[in-house]
Amino acid sequence: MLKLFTIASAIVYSLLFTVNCSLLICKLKKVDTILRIAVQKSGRLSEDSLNLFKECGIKFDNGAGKLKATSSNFPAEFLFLRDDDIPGYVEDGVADIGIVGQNVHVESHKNVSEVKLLGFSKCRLSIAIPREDVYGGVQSLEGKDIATSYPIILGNFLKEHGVTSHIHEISGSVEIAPSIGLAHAVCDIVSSGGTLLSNGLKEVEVIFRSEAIMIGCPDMSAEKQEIVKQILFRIDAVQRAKNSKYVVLNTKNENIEAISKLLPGMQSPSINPLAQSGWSALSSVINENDFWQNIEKLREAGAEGILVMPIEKMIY
Ligand SMILES: Nc1ncnc2c1ncn2[C@@H]1O[C@H](COP(=O)(O)OP(=O)(O)OP(=O)(O)O)[C@@H](O)[C@H]1O
Ligand SMILES: O=P(O)(O)OC[C@H]1O[C@H](OP(=O)(O)OP(=O)(O)O)[C@H](O)[C@@H]1O
Ligand SMILES: [Mg+2]
Repeated sequence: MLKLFTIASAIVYSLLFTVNCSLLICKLKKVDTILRIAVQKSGRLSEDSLNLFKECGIKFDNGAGKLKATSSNFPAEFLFLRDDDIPGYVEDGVADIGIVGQNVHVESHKNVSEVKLLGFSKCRLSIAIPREDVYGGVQSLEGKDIATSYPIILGNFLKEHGVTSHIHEISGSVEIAPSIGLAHAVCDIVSSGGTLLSNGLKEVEVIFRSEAIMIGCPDMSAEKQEIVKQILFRIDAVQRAKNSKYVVLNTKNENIEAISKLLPGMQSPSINPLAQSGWSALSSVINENDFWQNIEKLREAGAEGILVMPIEKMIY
């Protein structure tokens, strides 16, 4: 009897153990299928990075002071970090993907993959000198002191030109360096040029052009790669829509052929008869630049009552 009881208990225990193990594996698998996305906490990249995911229909709460947020409708978790730390986190796999400027990506020298250029936070990395100084080309920087937060990119540029300068690495407010006697020149980010101007500097060499880039961990699981694919699909649909407009116009039926040639659309324009006989409404999708270039031709071809509307998503 005791033997039977012992055998029965052993079976129950092993069953419980198996169930527990399966539950643990499921839990681990679930964790593994949540993509960790690193974005800048606050700064020049933050708003556009967050909007990118929101426009893709990915919902999350990034309330003040929050450093982590889980999406309520997509298998993703957001980490809000200093931009300089993002490449390292992505290389280590702490985050699966991240958004940084190409300047930070190249400067960081981390082993990450370049997933997609995103088209925002466009800027350049330039060398600037005091406005009153005469610039004699890259060679005139020989032996000079240059302050920068980008010693690797600057070092590579100088090396390519066979110039040896003294690079002083500082982490911010670089443009102040010449006026306090720290350096003869600076190498920093320029966009409008306003910061250089208000610090008495002039831009003399553009050494690097940058925009936001999505970087990824090189050894991501197949499940996570699939989630990244879904995000890229959505980003493409949103970006394509941003460059396009939905156009509706009225015209006499005899003009339809000529106008259709000016509005090729995704396949061809749709044509609907109007209540007024002999007239139709044509609707089509057109690249915004093409629209402005063709507007006069459209009017000459007999287009009237032209409406231009934004498109939210565009999927082929
Ligand atoms: N004036 C600008 N116009 C457009 N893009 C910019 C501009 N300044 C910086 N950027 C881009 O945005 C990125 C982040 O810039 P930001 O000034 O927010 O960085 P940061 O001060 O180093 O932020 P953090 O506190 O996260 O370290 C830069 O690495 C660059 O790619
Ligand atoms: O050419 P501009 O349009 O003036 O932009 C250039 C400035 O923008 C960035 O600084 P930011 O204003 O982001 O401040 P930060 O130095 O605190 O990063 C960058 O470091 C430059 O200083
Ligand atoms: Mg930074």
